[in-house]
Amino acid sequence: MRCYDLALIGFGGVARALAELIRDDSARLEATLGFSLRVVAITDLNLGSLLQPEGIDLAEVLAMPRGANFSGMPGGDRDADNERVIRESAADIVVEATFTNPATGEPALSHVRSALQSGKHVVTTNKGPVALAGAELAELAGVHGRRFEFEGAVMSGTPVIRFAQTQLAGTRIASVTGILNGTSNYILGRLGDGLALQEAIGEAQALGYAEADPTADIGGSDVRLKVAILAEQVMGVRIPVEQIPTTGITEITGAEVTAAAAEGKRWKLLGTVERHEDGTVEARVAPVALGEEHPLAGVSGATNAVTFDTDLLGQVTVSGPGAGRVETAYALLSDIIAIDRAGGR
Ligand SMILES: NC(=O)C1=CN([C@@H]2O[C@H](COP(=O)(O)OP(=O)(O)OC[C@H]3O[C@@H](n4cnc5c(N)ncnc54)[C@H](O)[C@@H]3O)[C@@H](O)[C@H]2O)C=CC1
Ligand SMILES: N[C@@H](CC=O)C(=O)O
Repeated sequence: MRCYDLALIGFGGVARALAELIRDDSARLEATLGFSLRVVAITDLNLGSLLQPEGIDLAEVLAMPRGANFSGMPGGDRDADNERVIRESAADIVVEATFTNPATGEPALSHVRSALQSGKHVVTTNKGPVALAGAELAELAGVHGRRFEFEGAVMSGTPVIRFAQTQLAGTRIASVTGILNGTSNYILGRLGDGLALQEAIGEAQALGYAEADPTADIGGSDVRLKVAILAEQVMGVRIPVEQIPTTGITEITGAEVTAAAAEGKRWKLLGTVERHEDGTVEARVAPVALGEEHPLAGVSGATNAVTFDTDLLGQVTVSGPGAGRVETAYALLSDIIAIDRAGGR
């Protein structure tokens, strides 16, 4: 049976959910997918580095108490020496799941470059490298004969990027518009339930939806990255993120959400990319009060949805989880499956 060795860079909610899946469900995964997964390295700011080429006992690391770190374990170190681990571990696939940095993409961007340069495939849920340097990284992967996969960068585990690239490949897509941030959609709903903004943010954090800095969610910069990714990956147009006008939901009050509902409207934070008839492409992020008849008006909680306006099919809408630890871990698994189906190692 094929076995892929993984190095996990960042061991927070999403990477832990992937580790739990491997710990708990490997027999089913092996039977259905035809390959097994083994974690041989982990690094995290809070835990340090752990390199065990024969395979890490995931039950042991997942049970480590809060505040513990890898020093004292065989192959363990107090420092998160990401670069060394990426280059020196014998991993086939580097799983990049550190914080998204919407301004520079770093340090994740460097992690991805190092991994590809050292001959490893990369799967990531980190939006920064994909939005800011997607084309460069895809080229680098090609040069090294490796794959750079990032399905979870948009709509978490809901397969939207690969769906558009494969299933809509023969259509012309005139626009893409969607609810692309689970946290802000969840918060808008909770404001309508009477919660204060800070309480709603706290809930979204506890549920694993929010970014490490939730201002990226409510301020719109997270959606802006996703819009840039969809523009490039689905419509073939690179739009620098700083050129995408962006307004978040910070100015929307609970009273406004309630007043809109009384008129049959729902506030939604929408990300849009549109190709105009003259060929120019425009992107934006802004809250919109949608009428009840709009297909995206009923999308609630951390659910996301995106509508592709195509020439041959008309509107095609994909809806599903837009955030969540387990849901996003599934995106990483789907990327690993894509690597395997493309020939693996
Ligand atoms: N949670 C979700 O629903 C989704 C998350 N994502 C993205 O996935 C990534 C991971 O998300 P979560 O696991 O929820 O975040 P998290 O905040 O729970 O975990 C991130 C982990 O990375 C570690 N880390 C940060 N910088 C590091 C560095 N320089 N070196 C080593 N470790 C570092 C942190 O200590 C933390 O444990 C983020 O980029 C996020 O934007 C994408 C889609 C959905
Ligand atoms: N914080 C993001 C997570 C996924 O990208 C969100 O809430 O959508």
